[in-house]
Amino acid sequence: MSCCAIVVAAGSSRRMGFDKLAAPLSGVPVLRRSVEKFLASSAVSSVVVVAPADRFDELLGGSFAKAVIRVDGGCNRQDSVQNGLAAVPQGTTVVAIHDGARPLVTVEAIDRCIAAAAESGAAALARPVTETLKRADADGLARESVDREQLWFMETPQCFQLPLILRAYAEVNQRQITVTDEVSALEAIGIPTLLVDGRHPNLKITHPSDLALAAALLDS
Ligand SMILES: Nc1ccn([C@@H]2O[C@H](COP(=O)(O)OP(=O)(O)OP(=O)(O)O)[C@@H](O)[C@H]2O)c(=O)n1
Ligand SMILES: C[C@](O)(CO)[C@H](O)COP(=O)(O)O
Repeated sequence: MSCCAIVVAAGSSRRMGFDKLAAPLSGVPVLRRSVEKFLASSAVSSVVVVAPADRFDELLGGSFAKAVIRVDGGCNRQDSVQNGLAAVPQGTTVVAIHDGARPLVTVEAIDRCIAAAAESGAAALARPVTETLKRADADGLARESVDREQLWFMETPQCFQLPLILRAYAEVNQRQITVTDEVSALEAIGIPTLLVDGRHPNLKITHPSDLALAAALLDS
């Protein structure tokens, strides 16, 4: 098994208001923390970082113990992911696709997810929903409860045997489907993905308050 991690980091941080990937988290930029987790994983042979050159140079400058490739991003996350897929090294059999904005992921969870995908074809970090869910109308009035049994919050990495994810995105592109994660692409070809409980906070840095929460979790 040869696994390449694809870290997508070409977004515009609109909801944050400034470059969230450059934001320091206990002194280390968010993106560097994310990439370093995959460099530390013994299951990962190479890393593709999907990011603008200036962001890459500023946040990840220096030498690496593994092959690290940079490619430009696309107009949306799924385009960036596909740019990353197009750049994986020859011989890659499994890819681990991760949001650069998720710096708290653990190497242990990464390794469990990659191993599960190597065996079953598709696996993704997620966490079971533990709160009560409501569907509200446009005015914010709760109208109905949503059964939370068997519901999960999707995280990353999302890991796949390479031919599977390539076939999934070919279908997505052919049918012009918009997806917000790779598991949705697998659904487009009727392939289920094993959900792997990461067992550790793995929040996506999205809004300013997420930085303070992530820092507190780091220090806990
Ligand atoms: N065109 C895009 C959009 C997003 N991403 C990456 O996908 C991850 C998850 O996306 P999100 O949290 O939505 O980041 P942004 O798109 O930057 O956030 P916003 O929607 O607030 O602009 C991030 O690491 C982001 O950099 C990307 O590589 N290319
Ligand atoms: C991929 C993801 O992090 C899984 O929850 C999420 O779909 C990314 O959504 P975003 O709107 O691109 O942040």
